Amino acid sequence: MSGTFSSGTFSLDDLARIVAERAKASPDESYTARLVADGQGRAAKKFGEEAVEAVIAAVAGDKKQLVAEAADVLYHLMVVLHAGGVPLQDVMQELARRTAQSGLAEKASRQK
Ligand SMILES: N=c1c2ncn([C@@H]3O[C@H](COP(=O)(O)OP(=O)(O)OP(=O)(O)O)[C@@H](O)[C@H]3O)c2ncn1[C@@H]1O[C@H](COP(=O)(O)O)[C@@H](O)[C@H]1O
Repeated sequence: MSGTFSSGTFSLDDLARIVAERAKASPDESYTARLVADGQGRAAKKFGEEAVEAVIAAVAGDKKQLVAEAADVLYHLMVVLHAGGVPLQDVMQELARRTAQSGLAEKASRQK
């Protein structure tokens, strides 16, 4: 199993590693393995459902619920990335590349 992490040091890298490890387990003993076995469509649908639940919590101003739903969103995103063969590192690289420009400047460059 994945073991216990302290909340102060737990990172998305840790979560991605846990997902990759648990995806290899039996679907009878792992929710992650079950989602991966069911295919990318099911994992992506769960990700979408959790995102909508996070939106509802955010709009309601329910911080505690938003924390729980955001955790569900990040976990299911890690499963979708794993099932799609996309390393988290590729997403972080894309985010790092975007730090060179503000979001508004990027938006303006597309509207010329
Ligand atoms: N972070 C999570 C995590 N967050 C949410 N979930 C599961 O995601 C599901 C959320 O779906 P819902 O709320 O819709 O509940 P549900 O109706 O039971 O879901 P479905 O039957 O529709 O799939 C629940 O079953 C949660 O337990 C998670 N399952 C696993 N992890 C991590 O993955 C690790 C390995 O888990 P296993 O793969 O199960 O060993 C865990 O130790 C955690 O670190």
